[in-house]
Parts: sequence; structure tokens; C-alpha cells
Amino acid sequence: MTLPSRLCSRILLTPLARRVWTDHGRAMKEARQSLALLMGLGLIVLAKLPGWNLVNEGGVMKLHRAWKVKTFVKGMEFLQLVADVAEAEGHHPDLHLVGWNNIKIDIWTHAVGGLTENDFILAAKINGLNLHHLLRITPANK
Ligand SMILES: C[C@H](O)[C@H](O)[C@H]1CNC2=NC(N)=NC(=O)C2=N1
Repeated sequence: MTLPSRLCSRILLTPLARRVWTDHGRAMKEARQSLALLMGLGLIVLAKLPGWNLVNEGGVMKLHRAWKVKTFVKGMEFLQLVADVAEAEGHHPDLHLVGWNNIKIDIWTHAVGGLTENDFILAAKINGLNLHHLLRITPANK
């Protein structure tokens, strides 16, 4: 059943309807801007931070990278090297050593619940570490 056009126009012109229409437009614009920012960040990550990926965990955008180390003890040495860099930066990653030789690192800014420049800086500094002697040589990290 369709409403008469006269009644439709009265509904659309109500303040509430105008508010919904405006808010919807604003929300769509913000969504487009967020998507553009996310794509931009994605391109930065792929171009400047080899090995790192953007992930979305429960609505939180993070930088993520994984490595395989030779031994559990070398894994702990790996984490200590990363911890030293993080402490020097005053910005700290989430560190995981699982299944004895799998290192996973997530970097995000807890204070804002997402990504900031500090996260990209820390990822770049981790990429600058000499970790080769700790890593299991696999096709992924030749
Ligand atoms: C006071 C101290 O600098 C802040 O609490 C820092 C510490 N390291 C941090 N690390 C990360 N990843 N996110 C933060 O919000 C953060 N805050």
C-alpha cells in the first residue's frame, strides 16, 4: 500500500525526517572518509613496512606481523630485542610467542583504540632490528 504523495511529502519535511536524512548523509561521508584513510594506511603499510599487514580485530585496526624462530630461547631473545626498542620509543607492542617458535606482534595505540603514527614508527624500528640469526629460514622470511 503506497502513501498518497501529499502525505509522503509531509512526512519527509518533518524535522525528524530531515535530521535522519542529514545524519545519514553525514554518516555516509564519514564512512567514505574512513575508508579512504584506511586504504591510504594500507598502501603505506604495504609499501613502507614489508612483512606487516593491517588487521581489524574486533573493530580495532592494528599492524600485525608473524615470524618463525629457531628455538624457544631464541624467541625470547627476539622479544627482548623488540622490548628494548619499544621501551626506547615509549610505545609498546602486543607480543605473542606461541607453539614454542611462533612470534606474533600486534601494534596499536591503546590510548586511542586504533592506529597512530607511533605504531608505524615502532613497526619500522622492529623491521630495522637484526633478527636474522634468530629466525628459522623459511620461504616466508628468506
Ligand atoms: C604513559 C605512557 O607513555 C603511555 O601509557 C603509553 C605507553 N605505551 C603505549 N603503547 C601503546 N601501544 N599504546 C599506548 O597507548 C601506550 N601508551
